[in-house]
Amino acid sequence: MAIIQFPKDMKWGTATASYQIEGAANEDGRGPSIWDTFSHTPGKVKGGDNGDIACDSYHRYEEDIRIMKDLGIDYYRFSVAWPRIYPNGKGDINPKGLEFYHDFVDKLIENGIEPMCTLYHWDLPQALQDQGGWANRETIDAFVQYAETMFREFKGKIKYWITLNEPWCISFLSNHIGAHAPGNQDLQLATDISHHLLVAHGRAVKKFRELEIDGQIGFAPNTTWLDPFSDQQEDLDACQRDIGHYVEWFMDPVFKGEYPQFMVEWFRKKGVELHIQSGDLDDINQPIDFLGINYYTGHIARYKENTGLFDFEYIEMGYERTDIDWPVYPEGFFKVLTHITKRYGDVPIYITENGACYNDEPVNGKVGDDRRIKYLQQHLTALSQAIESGVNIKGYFVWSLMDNFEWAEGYSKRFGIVHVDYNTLERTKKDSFYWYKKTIANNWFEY
Ligand SMILES: N=NNCCOCCOc1ccc(-c2cn(C[C@@H]3NC[C@@H](O)[C@H]3O)nn2)cc1
Repeated sequence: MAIIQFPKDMKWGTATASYQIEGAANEDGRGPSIWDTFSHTPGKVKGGDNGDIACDSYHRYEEDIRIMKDLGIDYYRFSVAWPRIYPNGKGDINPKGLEFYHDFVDKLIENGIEPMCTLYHWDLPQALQDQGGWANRETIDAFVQYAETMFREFKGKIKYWITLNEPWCISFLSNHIGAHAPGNQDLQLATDISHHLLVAHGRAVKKFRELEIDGQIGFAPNTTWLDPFSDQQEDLDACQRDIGHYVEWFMDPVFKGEYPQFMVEWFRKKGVELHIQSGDLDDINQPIDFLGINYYTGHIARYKENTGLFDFEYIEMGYERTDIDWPVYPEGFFKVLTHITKRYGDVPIYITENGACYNDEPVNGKVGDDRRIKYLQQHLTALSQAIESGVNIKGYFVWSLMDNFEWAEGYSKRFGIVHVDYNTLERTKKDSFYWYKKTIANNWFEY
């Protein structure tokens, strides 16, 4: 057995998102989002599930905060539902929406928990989608207006801000693959959206600086890692293209002020062009205070001609898989973190999401999710290796505090360290909750 020890200033937390936990979809002036529309469209979400009730955290947040307090976390990463603040995406502000988040944030702070706020975690006001959504550059202006309202309202309360969660999911998963809202399948559209998202991020950062907000701001891309099946250059190149789709495509413009040329040329071969307007890259290339990194899984892959977007195929290597069928690949966590630090330098990093889907159910009031504990041990060990290798890790947040609406998978996939009974909404702390609580208290674990 070994002791895996973390830096004394390590911050521990958990993460959730508004549409996945709040419910109260039609309450207190909230306007519809694209996920209300998508989840109520037959065939889009497994089981016909939707976020109308979810975990009912809109009404049960005081209980949720008591659970967080018991867990002993330093930070809680949540997202604000844009349609609660601006029901139509812009224009009139909904005072009850601001009131809810003030009450929530005040309760977090009263309990010694630092709020980390994600401004956009996928629930775009439907009214903006009706005008083209992120494909329409006017949505950039609406996002900056929304961000400014939140910065001014919560100045002094919220000190950690994330502009966008997983821009790859917002753009390519939702508008090229089409698995998430609004469900388009158009690579040029998705590419245009990815650029508009980065411009929106950069302009929100500029606004944050102009307002001289006391705090820090960043964004939270999702990452993956592919290791080559062989040492053939074609296998390595294929892996680097898929990694580049998640990492370099979004991080190069922010940290370097330009898109990765190898990706731009690959997209050009697919007939896709970037539509960059004057000033866009300068807006995107605003210094940020921290980088959020979301990591779940990685793969072994090899070149395969005319296959998918990047000419590769995954190779089944017999790795354990979670209940969402993702390989357990902690090596990829270490590799993507060291890759990012090597490419972008000593940027402070919060792991804003890492966790596993295991659908264990309560038995006599207990949930024996040993597989999740093992996943966390493996990935925190990889994280410790990355820290030892010089990666500037500031904190780690488990995805997720509680089971919740897992997008197109609905409620069929459970990522929480707290079980939620969706019939009664009863919360049950899983064995992983108690393991994580001890790890937080000790700042080390034995493995
Ligand atoms: N890549 N090509 N796929 C080919 C076809 O895939 C179809 C589906 O694809 C994906 C890919 C990635 C995800 C995903 C989910 N989470 C977990 C959430 N993170 C933010 C938070 O809200 C969590 O709920 N992270 N990533 C889902 C579906």
